[in-house]
Amino acid sequence: MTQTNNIVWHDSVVAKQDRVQQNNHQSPVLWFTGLSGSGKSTITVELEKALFEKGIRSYRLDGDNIRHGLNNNLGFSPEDRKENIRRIGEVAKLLNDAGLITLTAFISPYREDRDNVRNLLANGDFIEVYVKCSLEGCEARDPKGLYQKARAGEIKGFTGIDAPYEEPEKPELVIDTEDNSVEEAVAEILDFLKDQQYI
Ligand SMILES: Nc1ncnc2c1ncn2[C@@H]1O[C@H](COP(=O)(O)OS(=O)(=O)O)[C@@H](OP(=O)(O)O)[C@H]1O
Ligand SMILES: Nc1ncnc2c1ncn2[C@@H]1O[C@H](COP(=O)(O)OP(=O)(O)O)[C@@H](O)[C@H]1O
Repeated sequence: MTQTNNIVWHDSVVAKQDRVQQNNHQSPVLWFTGLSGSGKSTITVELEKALFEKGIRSYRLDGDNIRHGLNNNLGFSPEDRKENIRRIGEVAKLLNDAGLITLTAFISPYREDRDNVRNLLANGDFIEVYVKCSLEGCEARDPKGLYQKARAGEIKGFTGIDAPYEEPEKPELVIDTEDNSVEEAVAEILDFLKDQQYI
């Protein structure tokens, strides 16, 4: 339930645009979405490193990490996944206002939840990156052994097995991790950010 009675917004004197100008780069949210094992964490870790080395301020929000803290009361029901993405969307919006480039790595399986985050941000500040890898490919990698557990019935409601993943319809970027190396993926994203004058 939304509770905003008797609460009044208090503006800063330093605006987002001032921070963006000082940093000398824009502060988009790069929203990585894809199946477990598709490569979201691997790519965002390397991208964060590459941005850092260029003096570009960014911060990574990752599903596994956030679920240890901020969202440690949420599971994997559709309602909990929705709330997970809603909270991350709000955090990403704060980082956007803080002038940082945000890299999020969440399965975020529902199109509507991703679109809600898009709608929280100004035009152009939400960059949906579909990390594409077939279920067979992800299952063959199975970096955490979770697909094996899901197939054995030890995890219920696992994305791609017995819970849905809704592919993005019009993502800004598609990174196929069966056809591209991690280095190629990072280079492609950096090129996009330069071409579109985010950095
Ligand atoms: N049931 C089920 N389905 C999918 N994933 C599961 C599940 N249970 C645990 N895990 C582990 O949790 C990570 C996904 O968390 P997310 O916060 O990204 O999920 S979601 O966006 O809310 O759907 C996911 O991490 P990634 O592999 O990095 O995607 C898994 O390690
Ligand atoms: N091109 C690639 N891009 C990203 N990861 C890859 C690629 N090729 C193989 N991998 C491997 O696939 C796995 C992806 O796991 P991870 O990054 O944790 O995915 P996710 O965060 O989407 O669950 C890692 O073991 C990684 O080394």
